[in-house]
Amino acid sequence: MLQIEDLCVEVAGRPLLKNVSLTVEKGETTILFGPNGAGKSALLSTIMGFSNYKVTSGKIYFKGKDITEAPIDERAKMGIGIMSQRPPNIAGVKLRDLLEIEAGSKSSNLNEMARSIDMERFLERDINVGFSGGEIKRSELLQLSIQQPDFYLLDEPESGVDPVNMAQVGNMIKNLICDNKKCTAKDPNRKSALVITHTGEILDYLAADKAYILCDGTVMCSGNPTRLLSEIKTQGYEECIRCKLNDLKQLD
Ligand SMILES: Nc1ncnc2c1ncn2[C@@H]1O[C@H](COP(=O)(O)OP(=O)(O)OP(=O)(O)O)[C@@H](O)[C@H]1O
Repeated sequence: MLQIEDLCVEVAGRPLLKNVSLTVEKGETTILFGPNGAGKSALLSTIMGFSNYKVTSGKIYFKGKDITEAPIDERAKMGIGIMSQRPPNIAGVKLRDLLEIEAGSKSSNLNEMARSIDMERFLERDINVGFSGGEIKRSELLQLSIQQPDFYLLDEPESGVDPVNMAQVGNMIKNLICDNKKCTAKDPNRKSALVITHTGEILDYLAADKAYILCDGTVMCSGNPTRLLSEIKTQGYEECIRCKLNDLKQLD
């Protein structure tokens, strides 16, 4: 579904991602771990095609097509959707206007969808202006519910969400990825996803297939998500870096 080959990316004239290679198969949920500032959000932004992120070499393939130079709208039309960590405030544009554009010709009952996640009263507000952390997450999820992409880029879905709302956010994500059906790991009918998490809370809701650890703009290792998270929690990222230095040995 998504194949990244030897990707190098600069931001503000500074090399940020270095020879990143990873794959996400159809129906696979892949987790991206890594310390603060490692370049995880930059990788998701590059996959989505945000203009601040300049690909200097390497390729991004989606559904078999080279999208390295494709504009954002083309990527969105091909089925990539993103939940950003800090989406911009857009003063003067109401959430309803954006959702109507995203719905396009699809018939969606915006009011009903918004009501189902307690967002109806936000439809007439300017996008993200004054929204709390949890409200931003729900607004992003509402947009994804309308877009219904085939491939989800989720940047720290649990950040800023309280434990009670986490269940709602987690179950919404699960329903989007599983299309409201019960689904299991490696189910080809699932939507695909690349998910950044620090705490791993989202793993309670998603059957994750594999994980990568990104440190200093480079993929250091890959393996079973639960096992890698447990390594990170007990030993930090040092073990992963040591493995990389030891002949790129994988932890799994
Ligand atoms: N548009 C930008 N302009 C300048 N620097 C940027 C930009 N985007 C990212 N960076 C820098 O690139 C580095 C990686 O940022 P990124 O947000 O990708 O990290 P991250 O791994 O997602 O971190 P965190 O876990 O803290 O969210 C940081 O040092 C950040 O300041």
